[in-house]
Amino acid sequence: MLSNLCSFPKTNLTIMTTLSQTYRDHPLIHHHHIVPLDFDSLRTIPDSHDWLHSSPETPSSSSSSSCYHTNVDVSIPLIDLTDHDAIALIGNACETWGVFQLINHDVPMSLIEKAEGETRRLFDLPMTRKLKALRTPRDVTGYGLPRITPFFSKYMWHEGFTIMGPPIDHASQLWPSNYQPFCDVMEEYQRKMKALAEQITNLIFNYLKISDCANWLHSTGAAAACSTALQLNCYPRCPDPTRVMGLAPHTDTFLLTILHQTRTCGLQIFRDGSGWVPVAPLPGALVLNVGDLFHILSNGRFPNVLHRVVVDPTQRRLSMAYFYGPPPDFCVSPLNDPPETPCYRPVVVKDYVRLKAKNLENALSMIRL
Ligand SMILES: C=C1C[C@]23C[C@@]1(O)CC[C@H]2[C@@]12CCC[C@@](C)(C(=O)O1)[C@H]2[C@@H]3C(=O)O
Ligand SMILES: O=C(O)CCC(=O)C(=O)O
Ligand SMILES: [Fe+2]
Repeated sequence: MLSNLCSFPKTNLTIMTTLSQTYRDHPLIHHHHIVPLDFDSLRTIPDSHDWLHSSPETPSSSSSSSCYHTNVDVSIPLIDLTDHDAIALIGNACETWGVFQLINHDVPMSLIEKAEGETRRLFDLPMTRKLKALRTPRDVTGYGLPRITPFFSKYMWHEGFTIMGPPIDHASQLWPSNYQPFCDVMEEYQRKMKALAEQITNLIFNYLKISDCANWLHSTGAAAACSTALQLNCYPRCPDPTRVMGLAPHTDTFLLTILHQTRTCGLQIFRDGSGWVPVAPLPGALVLNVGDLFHILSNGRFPNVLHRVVVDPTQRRLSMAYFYGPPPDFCVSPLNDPPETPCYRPVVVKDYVRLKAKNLENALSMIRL
């Protein structure tokens, strides 16, 4: 077994940096105070949101933009967590795809439905009310555009709400006297997601034969300090989806992302040789994908899957993405068993968040050896 894969600097746990503090310390470049559009009132696509002639990456350039016609040869793995072979199946899926769908997890369907209901209640609010919880340029939580917005020349067809821990501050701005149901459901949802993320991380560590990261997962203080966030996403319907982008192509920053999507298609992953592959919504299944930190930790064995979201012409799509990673002060080093040349230099989580805030997808190449 290995040593030094991931480690804490000699810091007292009580003075560890939180993830929101990390983001506050590294605000986005060119992040002006821009608000999402009131999409439902629009009859045409404003130039600011028209991607058609601005990028080779428009949804219309995709050969497989609809998940209703999924090619079975290129559908992502579906894994039953109660399968006796779950470790190997998950490890293989991470290695070959960087993404899989998971059924028979322990997250109750009733909780997922309640959280989806609260998400719907939030995005149904009038714009004037949602703007009361507008994320400020220096902050990471609240209502607003995706953080990656400044890296693209056009805006996305998207509104989002970011939560880190108890959402009471923003929830009470949205519903001054009726915020408790939202807070209760979102806090419970984050607890369940965290337990699932820890379980999957443990399985993957077993698959990779990593033992020493367990100290972070199993020490109560460190596990409590791990980097987590819940992102509620809304993609309003659009009269001409071929010209807009729901969420531009990106990789997620942390170890793992656990996503619940509603029945409307939209999520696509990029796969060499196949192009954009739709991730079909399956009732009860959660989508798990590898982020940059697992890519680094696995020394490049797990691809940090590139993904994007396209928009539907008739239905609004909602999703809830839970991001999970080690505490911000944690140092992540590439796996070295069997001994192999490391592809990346060790990086402290908060330093990687800073690199990503400044350089987005070029961040990885800045730590490549
Ligand atoms: C913890 C986080 C991950 C995230 C940035 C954030 O601070 C909260 C929102 C997350 C999200 C959701 C949409 C795509 C993404 C790239 C973005 O712009 O904001 C991810 C971020 C990420 O993985 O870095
Ligand atoms: O909405 C989706 O399906 C994906 C969302 C996503 O990629 C994200 O929040 O990082
Ligand atoms: Fe993502």
